[in-house]
Amino acid sequence: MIFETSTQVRFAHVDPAGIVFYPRYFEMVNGAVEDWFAQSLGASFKTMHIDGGYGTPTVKLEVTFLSPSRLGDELTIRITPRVLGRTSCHINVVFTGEGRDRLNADIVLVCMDLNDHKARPWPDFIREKIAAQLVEAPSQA
Ligand SMILES: CC(C)(COP(=O)(O)OP(=O)(O)OC[C@H]1O[C@@H](n2cnc3c(N)ncnc32)[C@H](O)[C@@H]1OP(=O)(O)O)[C@@H](O)C(=O)NCCC(=O)NCCSC(=O)c1ccc(O)cc1
Repeated sequence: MIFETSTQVRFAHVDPAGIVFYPRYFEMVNGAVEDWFAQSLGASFKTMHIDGGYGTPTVKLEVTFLSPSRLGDELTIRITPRVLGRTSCHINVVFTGEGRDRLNADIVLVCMDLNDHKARPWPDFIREKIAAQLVEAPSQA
């Protein structure tokens, strides 16, 4: 299952060239992951970090920037979970606007215990939700 959310390119996102300054995309990616957890996995970041004592740091982030985004653009962000490990989860994130892909990111998140900062297995209720949403990556051949 593909989770979908959206964002708008705001004044603070763009550089003097008029296009999104790439670090701002990383914040948008994190915002989309936050929406995915809250709206689709049943665990807001407040529930996870403050109440549950676990975080979801990114350990790998591979991004291809496909076309620029400009002030005022409405972007659709799609998250597809690809692989669920014991403590990790591989997701694919695509930003699209007006039928044009802007960014494609392959990301590995890890469930981490905030007390000892070590990886720990996903809580069962999150694991079950992610497992039900997994979509195999298309074959490269
Ligand atoms: C997350 C870690 C504590 C995990 O370390 P360990 O406890 O030693 O665990 P491991 O090394 O065994 O790795 C755990 C899993 O991650 C996987 N892993 C670790 N590194 C990688 C890479 N590079 N690629 C793929 N998979 C990886 C590993 O295979 C394990 O997978 P499972 O088999 O599914 O269990 C440690 O890797 C770490 O601290 N890394 C730095 C993380 C970091 O600083 N990231 C940038 C900032 S985090 C951030 O911005 C953020 C965003 C959003 C938030 O909500 C919170 C934080």
